[in-house]
Amino acid sequence: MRPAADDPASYPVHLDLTGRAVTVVGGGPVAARKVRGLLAVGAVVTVVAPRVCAELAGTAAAGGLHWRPRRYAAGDLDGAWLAVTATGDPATDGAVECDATTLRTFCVRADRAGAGTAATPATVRRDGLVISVGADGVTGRGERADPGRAVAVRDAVLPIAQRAVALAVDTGRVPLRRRRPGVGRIALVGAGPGGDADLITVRGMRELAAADVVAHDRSVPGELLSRLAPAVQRVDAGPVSARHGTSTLDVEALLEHARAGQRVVCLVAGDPSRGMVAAELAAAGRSAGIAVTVVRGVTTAAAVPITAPAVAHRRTGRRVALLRY
Ligand SMILES: C[C@@]1(CC(=O)O)c2cc3[nH]c(cc4nc(cc5[nH]c(cc(n2)[C@H]1CCC(=O)O)[C@@](C)(CC(=O)O)[C@@H]5CCC(=O)O)C(CC(=O)O)=C4CCC(=O)O)c(CCC(=O)O)c3CC(=O)O
Ligand SMILES: NC(=O)C1=CN([C@@H]2O[C@H](COP(=O)(O)OP(=O)(O)OC[C@H]3O[C@@H](n4cnc5c(N)ncnc54)[C@H](O)[C@@H]3O)[C@@H](O)[C@H]2O)C=CC1
Repeated sequence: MRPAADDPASYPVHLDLTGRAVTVVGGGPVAARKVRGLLAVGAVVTVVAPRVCAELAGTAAAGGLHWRPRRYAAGDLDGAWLAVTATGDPATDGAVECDATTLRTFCVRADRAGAGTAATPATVRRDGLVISVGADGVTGRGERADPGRAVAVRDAVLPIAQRAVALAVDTGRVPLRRRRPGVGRIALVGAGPGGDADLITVRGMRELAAADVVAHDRSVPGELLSRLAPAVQRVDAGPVSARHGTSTLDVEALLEHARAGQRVVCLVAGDPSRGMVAAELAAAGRSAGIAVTVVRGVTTAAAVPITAPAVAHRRTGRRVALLRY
Protein backbone atom coordinates (compact mmCIF):
# COMPACT_ATOMS: atom_id res chain seq x y z
CA MET A 1 0.00 0.00 0.00
CA ARG A 2 1.29 3.42 -0.87
CA PRO A 3 1.61 5.94 1.96
CA ALA A 4 -1.28 8.39 2.06
CA ALA A 5 0.99 11.38 1.44
CA ASP A 6 1.87 10.03 -2.00
CA ASP A 7 -1.71 9.47 -2.89
CA PRO A 8 -3.50 12.61 -4.07
CA ALA A 9 -6.81 10.85 -4.54
CA SER A 10 -9.90 12.06 -2.69
CA TYR A 11 -12.42 9.62 -1.25
CA PRO A 12 -15.85 10.03 -2.83
CA VAL A 13 -18.72 9.75 -0.39
CA HIS A 14 -22.42 10.66 -0.48
CA LEU A 15 -23.46 12.41 2.71
CA ASP A 16 -26.87 12.01 4.30
CA LEU A 17 -27.49 15.52 5.58
CA THR A 18 -31.20 15.20 6.19
CA GLY A 19 -32.01 17.09 9.39
CA ARG A 20 -28.30 17.71 10.04
CA ALA A 21 -26.77 21.09 10.81
CA VAL A 22 -24.51 22.67 8.17
CA THR A 23 -22.85 26.06 8.61
CA VAL A 24 -22.26 28.17 5.52
CA VAL A 25 -19.97 31.15 5.96
CA GLY A 26 -20.54 33.89 3.38
CA GLY A 27 -23.72 35.04 1.74
CA GLY A 28 -22.88 35.80 -1.89
CA PRO A 29 -23.98 33.97 -5.04
CA VAL A 30 -21.51 31.11 -4.47
CA ALA A 31 -22.76 30.52 -0.92
CA ALA A 32 -26.31 30.76 -2.27
CA ARG A 33 -25.62 27.97 -4.78
CA LYS A 34 -24.23 25.74 -2.05
CA VAL A 35 -27.21 26.54 0.21
CA ARG A 36 -29.64 25.64 -2.58
CA GLY A 37 -28.02 22.21 -2.90
CA LEU A 38 -27.92 21.69 0.86
CA LEU A 39 -31.57 22.62 1.38
CA ALA A 40 -32.57 20.37 -1.50
CA VAL A 41 -31.26 17.36 0.46
CA GLY A 42 -32.88 18.44 3.73
CA ALA A 43 -29.90 19.93 5.59
CA VAL A 44 -30.56 22.42 8.41
CA VAL A 45 -28.58 25.44 7.23
CA THR A 46 -27.13 28.32 9.21
CA VAL A 47 -25.61 31.17 7.18
CA VAL A 48 -23.06 33.45 8.83
CA ALA A 49 -22.43 36.67 6.88
CA PRO A 50 -22.80 40.42 7.52
CA ARG A 51 -24.67 40.77 4.22
CA VAL A 52 -26.48 38.18 2.11
CA CYS A 53 -27.65 38.29 -1.49
CA ALA A 54 -31.34 38.59 -2.37
CA GLU A 55 -31.82 34.83 -2.79
CA LEU A 56 -30.51 34.00 0.69
CA ALA A 57 -32.36 36.96 2.27
CA GLY A 58 -35.58 35.62 0.77
CA THR A 59 -34.94 32.08 2.00
CA ALA A 60 -34.08 33.38 5.48
CA ALA A 61 -37.23 35.53 5.59
CA ALA A 62 -39.28 32.49 4.59
CA GLY A 63 -37.77 30.51 7.47
CA GLY A 64 -35.79 28.18 5.19
CA LEU A 65 -32.50 28.88 6.99
CA HIS A 66 -31.04 30.60 10.05
CA TRP A 67 -29.04 33.75 9.27
CA ARG A 68 -26.50 35.19 11.69
CA PRO A 69 -26.02 38.69 10.24
CA ARG A 70 -22.42 39.23 11.29
CA ARG A 71 -18.86 38.22 10.53
CA TYR A 72 -17.70 34.68 11.23
CA ALA A 73 -16.68 33.98 14.84
CA ALA A 74 -15.30 30.93 16.61
CA GLY A 75 -18.22 28.82 17.81
CA ASP A 76 -20.23 29.21 14.58
CA LEU A 77 -19.33 25.65 13.61
CA ASP A 78 -20.46 24.08 16.86
CA GLY A 79 -22.78 21.19 16.14
CA ALA A 80 -22.22 21.35 12.38
CA TRP A 81 -21.65 18.14 10.45
CA LEU A 82 -20.22 20.07 7.52
CA ALA A 83 -18.85 23.57 7.00
CA VAL A 84 -18.83 25.54 3.77
CA THR A 85 -16.94 28.78 3.44
CA ALA A 86 -17.33 31.17 0.51
CA THR A 87 -16.46 34.64 1.76
CA GLY A 88 -13.88 35.68 -0.79
CA ASP A 89 -11.65 36.62 2.13
CA PRO A 90 -8.75 34.12 2.36
CA ALA A 91 -8.14 34.90 6.04
CA THR A 92 -11.75 34.10 6.96
CA ASP A 93 -11.93 31.03 4.72
CA GLY A 94 -8.66 29.87 6.29
CA ALA A 95 -9.94 30.41 9.84
CA VAL A 96 -13.14 28.49 9.10
CA GLU A 97 -11.18 25.62 7.59
CA CYS A 98 -8.78 25.60 10.56
CA ASP A 99 -11.59 25.63 13.18
CA ALA A 100 -13.44 22.92 11.27
CA THR A 101 -10.38 20.71 11.23
CA THR A 102 -9.99 21.14 15.00
CA LEU A 103 -13.60 20.01 15.41
CA ARG A 104 -13.11 17.13 12.91
CA THR A 105 -15.80 18.72 10.76
CA PHE A 106 -15.25 18.49 7.01
CA CYS A 107 -14.95 21.85 5.31
CA VAL A 108 -15.56 22.91 1.71
CA ARG A 109 -13.46 25.93 0.82
CA ALA A 110 -14.87 27.66 -2.21
CA ASP A 111 -11.75 29.76 -2.64
CA ARG A 112 -8.93 27.23 -2.88
CA ALA A 113 -9.40 23.74 -4.15
CA GLY A 114 -6.50 22.15 -2.35
CA ALA A 115 -6.92 23.80 1.03
CA GLY A 116 -10.26 22.42 2.18
CA THR A 117 -10.98 18.93 3.45
CA ALA A 118 -13.92 18.33 1.11
CA ALA A 119 -15.16 19.60 -2.25
CA THR A 120 -18.55 19.74 -3.92
CA PRO A 121 -18.64 17.81 -7.19
CA ALA A 122 -20.69 18.68 -10.24
CA THR A 123 -23.78 16.49 -9.95
CA VAL A 124 -26.92 15.47 -11.72
CA ARG A 125 -29.75 13.30 -10.45
CA ARG A 126 -31.84 10.93 -12.53
CA ASP A 127 -34.21 8.14 -11.64
CA GLY A 128 -32.95 7.59 -8.11
CA LEU A 129 -29.31 7.74 -9.16
CA VAL A 130 -26.80 10.53 -8.69
CA ILE A 131 -23.86 11.14 -11.01
CA SER A 132 -21.07 13.16 -9.45
CA VAL A 133 -17.94 14.37 -11.19
CA GLY A 134 -15.09 15.89 -9.22
CA ALA A 135 -11.45 16.52 -9.86
CA ASP A 136 -9.18 14.10 -8.08
CA GLY A 137 -6.69 15.42 -5.60
CA VAL A 138 -8.93 18.29 -4.49
CA THR A 139 -8.06 17.59 -0.91
CA GLY A 140 -4.65 17.82 0.61
CA ARG A 141 -2.54 18.60 -2.42
CA GLY A 142 -2.73 22.36 -2.74
CA GLU A 143 -3.23 21.93 -6.44
CA ARG A 144 -5.99 24.00 -7.99
CA ALA A 145 -8.68 21.87 -9.52
CA ASP A 146 -10.52 23.58 -12.37
CA PRO A 147 -14.24 23.18 -11.53
CA GLY A 148 -15.02 23.92 -15.17
CA ARG A 149 -13.55 20.53 -16.08
CA ALA A 150 -15.82 18.71 -13.66
CA VAL A 151 -18.84 20.59 -14.99
CA ALA A 152 -17.85 19.94 -18.61
CA VAL A 153 -17.34 16.21 -17.98
CA ARG A 154 -20.62 15.97 -16.08
CA ASP A 155 -22.42 17.65 -18.98
CA ALA A 156 -20.72 15.29 -21.44
CA VAL A 157 -21.43 12.20 -19.33
CA LEU A 158 -25.10 13.01 -18.90
CA PRO A 159 -26.28 12.26 -22.46
CA ILE A 160 -24.16 9.09 -22.46
CA ALA A 161 -25.78 8.01 -19.20
CA GLN A 162 -29.21 8.79 -20.63
CA ARG A 163 -28.42 6.75 -23.73
CA ALA A 164 -27.23 3.88 -21.54
CA VAL A 165 -30.53 3.94 -19.64
CA ALA A 166 -32.49 4.10 -22.92
CA LEU A 167 -30.44 1.18 -24.27
CA ALA A 168 -31.11 -0.79 -21.11
CA VAL A 169 -34.81 -0.17 -21.58
CA ASP A 170 -34.82 -1.01 -25.28
CA THR A 171 -32.79 -4.18 -25.05
CA GLY A 172 -33.41 -5.25 -21.49
CA ARG A 173 -29.75 -6.24 -21.43
CA VAL A 174 -28.84 -3.97 -18.54
CA PRO A 175 -30.71 -5.02 -15.41
CA LEU A 176 -32.44 -2.03 -13.85
CA ARG A 177 -33.56 -4.02 -10.86
CA ARG A 178 -33.26 -2.44 -7.48
CA ARG A 179 -32.12 -5.31 -5.34
CA ARG A 180 -33.47 -3.90 -2.13
CA PRO A 181 -36.32 -5.08 0.00
CA GLY A 182 -39.46 -3.08 -0.49
CA VAL A 183 -42.96 -3.57 -1.67
CA GLY A 184 -43.04 -5.98 -4.56
CA ARG A 185 -45.56 -5.97 -7.36
CA ILE A 186 -46.79 -7.94 -10.30
CA ALA A 187 -46.92 -6.71 -13.87
CA LEU A 188 -48.80 -8.64 -16.50
CA VAL A 189 -46.96 -7.79 -19.70
CA GLY A 190 -48.09 -8.47 -23.24
CA ALA A 191 -45.21 -9.69 -25.43
CA GLY A 192 -47.02 -8.96 -28.69
CA PRO A 193 -47.91 -11.24 -31.60
CA GLY A 194 -46.08 -14.20 -33.03
CA GLY A 195 -42.53 -15.17 -32.21
CA ASP A 196 -41.11 -11.72 -32.88
CA ALA A 197 -39.10 -10.48 -29.89
CA ASP A 198 -39.16 -6.88 -31.13
CA LEU A 199 -42.93 -6.40 -30.98
CA ILE A 200 -43.02 -5.93 -27.21
CA THR A 201 -43.69 -2.35 -26.06
CA VAL A 202 -41.04 -0.08 -24.54
CA ARG A 203 -42.98 -0.18 -21.26
CA GLY A 204 -42.97 -3.94 -21.40
CA MET A 205 -39.20 -3.97 -21.87
CA ARG A 206 -38.82 -1.58 -18.97
CA GLU A 207 -40.78 -3.96 -16.75
CA LEU A 208 -38.63 -6.89 -17.91
CA ALA A 209 -35.43 -4.95 -17.22
CA ALA A 210 -36.61 -4.33 -13.65
CA ALA A 211 -37.95 -7.83 -12.98
CA ASP A 212 -36.71 -10.24 -10.32
CA VAL A 213 -38.99 -13.06 -11.42
CA VAL A 214 -40.45 -13.67 -14.87
CA ALA A 215 -43.26 -16.16 -15.25
CA HIS A 216 -43.79 -16.70 -18.94
CA ASP A 217 -46.26 -18.20 -21.29
CA ARG A 218 -44.73 -20.94 -23.43
CA SER A 219 -45.44 -19.05 -26.64
CA VAL A 220 -43.41 -15.89 -25.85
CA PRO A 221 -40.28 -15.50 -27.98
CA GLY A 222 -37.26 -17.28 -26.48
CA GLU A 223 -35.11 -14.34 -27.47
CA LEU A 224 -36.92 -12.12 -24.96
CA LEU A 225 -36.14 -14.61 -22.21
CA SER A 226 -32.53 -15.07 -23.26
CA ARG A 227 -31.98 -11.34 -22.79
CA LEU A 228 -32.84 -11.51 -19.11
CA ALA A 229 -29.99 -11.16 -16.63
CA PRO A 230 -28.84 -14.54 -15.29
CA ALA A 231 -30.02 -13.68 -11.77
CA VAL A 232 -33.62 -13.27 -12.92
CA GLN A 233 -35.70 -16.24 -11.88
CA ARG A 234 -37.69 -17.74 -14.74
CA VAL A 235 -40.86 -19.71 -14.33
CA ASP A 236 -42.31 -21.63 -17.27
CA ALA A 237 -46.01 -21.14 -16.72
CA GLY A 238 -47.17 -23.40 -19.52
CA PRO A 239 -49.85 -22.12 -21.85
CA VAL A 240 -51.30 -18.93 -20.37
CA SER A 241 -54.14 -17.65 -22.47
CA ALA A 242 -57.68 -16.36 -22.37
CA ARG A 243 -58.82 -19.96 -22.67
CA HIS A 244 -56.71 -21.31 -19.82
CA GLY A 245 -56.94 -18.22 -17.60
CA THR A 246 -54.50 -18.45 -14.71
CA SER A 247 -55.08 -22.19 -14.29
CA THR A 248 -51.53 -23.07 -15.37
CA LEU A 249 -50.02 -20.21 -13.35
CA ASP A 250 -49.07 -20.70 -9.73
CA VAL A 251 -50.63 -17.38 -8.70
CA GLU A 252 -49.98 -17.98 -5.01
CA ALA A 253 -46.25 -18.44 -5.72
CA LEU A 254 -46.20 -15.16 -7.68
CA LEU A 255 -47.94 -13.35 -4.82
CA GLU A 256 -45.39 -14.85 -2.43
CA HIS A 257 -42.51 -13.43 -4.53
CA ALA A 258 -44.18 -10.01 -4.50
CA ARG A 259 -44.77 -10.19 -0.74
CA ALA A 260 -41.04 -10.84 -0.36
CA GLY A 261 -40.41 -7.52 -2.14
CA GLN A 262 -39.69 -8.90 -5.60
CA ARG A 263 -40.91 -7.49 -8.87
CA VAL A 264 -42.74 -10.15 -10.75
CA VAL A 265 -43.47 -10.02 -14.46
CA CYS A 266 -45.99 -12.34 -15.97
CA LEU A 267 -45.13 -12.33 -19.65
CA VAL A 268 -47.74 -13.58 -22.09
CA ALA A 269 -48.19 -13.46 -25.84
CA GLY A 270 -50.34 -10.82 -27.50
CA ASP A 271 -52.34 -8.33 -25.49
CA PRO A 272 -53.53 -9.67 -22.16
CA SER A 273 -55.27 -6.47 -21.08
CA ARG A 274 -58.83 -7.61 -21.63
CA GLY A 275 -58.53 -11.30 -20.97
CA MET A 276 -59.30 -13.59 -18.10
CA VAL A 277 -55.69 -13.65 -16.91
CA ALA A 278 -55.71 -9.90 -16.24
CA ALA A 279 -58.98 -10.08 -14.36
CA GLU A 280 -57.93 -13.09 -12.31
CA LEU A 281 -54.50 -11.68 -11.41
CA ALA A 282 -56.02 -8.30 -10.51
CA ALA A 283 -58.51 -10.01 -8.20
CA ALA A 284 -55.80 -12.13 -6.56
CA GLY A 285 -53.61 -9.03 -6.12
CA ARG A 286 -56.48 -7.06 -4.61
CA SER A 287 -57.21 -9.64 -1.97
CA ALA A 288 -53.49 -10.04 -1.19
CA GLY A 289 -52.81 -6.29 -1.10
CA ILE A 290 -50.27 -6.57 -3.95
CA ALA A 291 -50.32 -4.07 -6.81
CA VAL A 292 -50.97 -5.65 -10.17
CA THR A 293 -50.41 -3.57 -13.29
CA VAL A 294 -51.20 -4.54 -16.83
CA VAL A 295 -48.93 -3.48 -19.67
CA ARG A 296 -50.77 -3.82 -22.93
CA GLY A 297 -49.20 -5.65 -25.82
CA VAL A 298 -49.79 -5.60 -29.52
CA THR A 299 -52.74 -7.90 -30.00
CA THR A 300 -52.12 -11.21 -31.75
CA ALA A 301 -55.05 -10.30 -33.99
CA ALA A 302 -52.80 -7.68 -35.56
CA ALA A 303 -50.76 -10.56 -36.95
CA VAL A 304 -53.60 -11.58 -39.25
CA PRO A 305 -53.31 -8.71 -41.76
CA ILE A 306 -49.53 -9.06 -41.54
CA THR A 307 -49.34 -12.79 -42.22
CA ALA A 308 -52.26 -12.78 -44.68
CA PRO A 309 -51.89 -9.39 -46.40
CA ALA A 310 -54.75 -10.07 -48.79
CA VAL A 311 -57.15 -9.58 -45.91
CA ALA A 312 -56.15 -5.98 -45.59
CA HIS A 313 -55.51 -5.24 -49.26
CA ARG A 314 -57.83 -2.54 -50.49
CA ARG A 315 -59.02 -4.59 -53.50
CA THR A 316 -59.76 -7.84 -51.75
CA GLY A 317 -60.79 -6.86 -48.32
CA ARG A 318 -62.21 -3.48 -47.47
CA ARG A 319 -62.06 -3.75 -43.76
CA VAL A 320 -60.79 -5.89 -40.97
CA ALA A 321 -63.14 -6.15 -38.03
CA LEU A 322 -62.00 -7.57 -34.74
CA LEU A 323 -65.03 -9.13 -33.14
CA ARG A 324 -63.25 -10.39 -30.06
CA TYR A 325 -59.64 -10.50 -29.00
C1 LIG B 1 -12.71 23.16 -5.32
C2 LIG B 1 -14.16 23.59 -5.45
C3 LIG B 1 -14.59 23.81 -4.01
C4 LIG B 1 -16.08 23.81 -3.80
O1 LIG B 1 -16.66 24.86 -3.92
O2 LIG B 1 -16.58 22.73 -3.50
C5 LIG B 1 -14.33 24.81 -6.31
C6 LIG B 1 -13.49 25.87 -6.31
C7 LIG B 1 -13.52 26.98 -7.19
N1 LIG B 1 -14.52 27.29 -8.06
C8 LIG B 1 -14.17 28.42 -8.76
C9 LIG B 1 -14.90 29.03 -9.79
C10 LIG B 1 -16.14 28.61 -10.30
N2 LIG B 1 -16.80 27.47 -9.94
C11 LIG B 1 -17.96 27.38 -10.62
C12 LIG B 1 -18.92 26.34 -10.48
C13 LIG B 1 -18.85 25.26 -9.68
N3 LIG B 1 -17.79 24.92 -8.87
C14 LIG B 1 -18.01 23.74 -8.25
C15 LIG B 1 -17.15 23.06 -7.41
C16 LIG B 1 -15.94 23.48 -6.94
N4 LIG B 1 -15.43 24.72 -7.08
C17 LIG B 1 -15.05 22.57 -6.16
C18 LIG B 1 -14.18 21.70 -7.06
C19 LIG B 1 -14.99 20.72 -7.87
C20 LIG B 1 -14.12 19.83 -8.68
O3 LIG B 1 -13.63 20.22 -9.75
O4 LIG B 1 -13.90 18.70 -8.23
C21 LIG B 1 -19.29 23.14 -8.70
C22 LIG B 1 -18.96 21.94 -9.57
C23 LIG B 1 -20.21 22.65 -7.62
C24 LIG B 1 -20.73 23.75 -6.69
O5 LIG B 1 -20.14 24.79 -6.51
O6 LIG B 1 -21.79 23.48 -6.13
C25 LIG B 1 -19.97 24.29 -9.47
C26 LIG B 1 -20.79 23.80 -10.67
C27 LIG B 1 -22.12 24.46 -10.73
C28 LIG B 1 -22.96 23.77 -11.75
O7 LIG B 1 -23.60 22.79 -11.41
O8 LIG B 1 -23.01 24.24 -12.92
C29 LIG B 1 -18.08 28.52 -11.46
C30 LIG B 1 -19.23 28.75 -12.41
C31 LIG B 1 -20.31 29.60 -11.79
O9 LIG B 1 -20.16 30.08 -10.66
O10 LIG B 1 -21.30 29.81 -12.50
C32 LIG B 1 -16.96 29.31 -11.24
C33 LIG B 1 -16.64 30.67 -11.86
C34 LIG B 1 -16.26 30.54 -13.32
C35 LIG B 1 -14.98 29.79 -13.52
O11 LIG B 1 -13.93 30.29 -13.07
O12 LIG B 1 -15.02 28.74 -14.21
C36 LIG B 1 -12.94 28.86 -8.27
C37 LIG B 1 -12.22 30.08 -8.78
C38 LIG B 1 -12.66 31.25 -7.91
C39 LIG B 1 -11.94 32.51 -8.24
O13 LIG B 1 -11.27 32.60 -9.29
O14 LIG B 1 -12.05 33.40 -7.40
C40 LIG B 1 -12.54 27.97 -7.28
C41 LIG B 1 -11.31 28.02 -6.46
C42 LIG B 1 -10.25 27.12 -7.03
O15 LIG B 1 -10.31 26.75 -8.19
O16 LIG B 1 -9.32 26.87 -6.27
N1 LIG C 1 -16.60 27.19 -5.52
C1 LIG C 1 -17.15 27.89 -6.44
O1 LIG C 1 -18.00 27.38 -7.12
C2 LIG C 1 -16.75 29.28 -6.67
C3 LIG C 1 -15.99 29.89 -5.73
N2 LIG C 1 -15.66 31.17 -5.85
C4 LIG C 1 -15.04 31.71 -4.62
O2 LIG C 1 -16.10 32.02 -3.70
C5 LIG C 1 -15.95 33.33 -3.20
C6 LIG C 1 -17.30 33.93 -2.91
O3 LIG C 1 -17.94 34.24 -4.13
P1 LIG C 1 -19.22 35.15 -4.18
O4 LIG C 1 -20.32 34.50 -3.46
O5 LIG C 1 -19.43 35.54 -5.59
O6 LIG C 1 -18.65 36.42 -3.33
P2 LIG C 1 -19.37 37.73 -2.77
O7 LIG C 1 -18.28 38.74 -2.61
O8 LIG C 1 -20.58 38.05 -3.56
O9 LIG C 1 -19.86 37.27 -1.33
C7 LIG C 1 -19.02 37.16 -0.23
C8 LIG C 1 -19.90 36.96 0.99
O10 LIG C 1 -19.11 36.68 2.12
C9 LIG C 1 -19.50 37.52 3.21
N3 LIG C 1 -18.34 37.75 4.06
C10 LIG C 1 -17.23 38.48 3.82
N4 LIG C 1 -16.41 38.44 4.89
C11 LIG C 1 -16.99 37.65 5.81
C12 LIG C 1 -16.64 37.23 7.12
N5 LIG C 1 -15.48 37.57 7.70
N6 LIG C 1 -17.50 36.44 7.79
C13 LIG C 1 -18.66 36.05 7.23
N7 LIG C 1 -19.06 36.42 5.99
C14 LIG C 1 -18.23 37.21 5.30
C15 LIG C 1 -20.02 38.78 2.56
O11 LIG C 1 -20.90 39.47 3.42
C16 LIG C 1 -20.74 38.19 1.35
O12 LIG C 1 -22.03 37.74 1.75
C17 LIG C 1 -15.13 34.03 -4.28
O13 LIG C 1 -14.42 35.08 -3.78
C18 LIG C 1 -14.21 32.91 -4.76
O14 LIG C 1 -13.11 32.80 -3.87
C19 LIG C 1 -16.07 31.92 -6.91
C20 LIG C 1 -16.81 31.38 -7.93
C21 LIG C 1 -17.24 29.99 -7.85
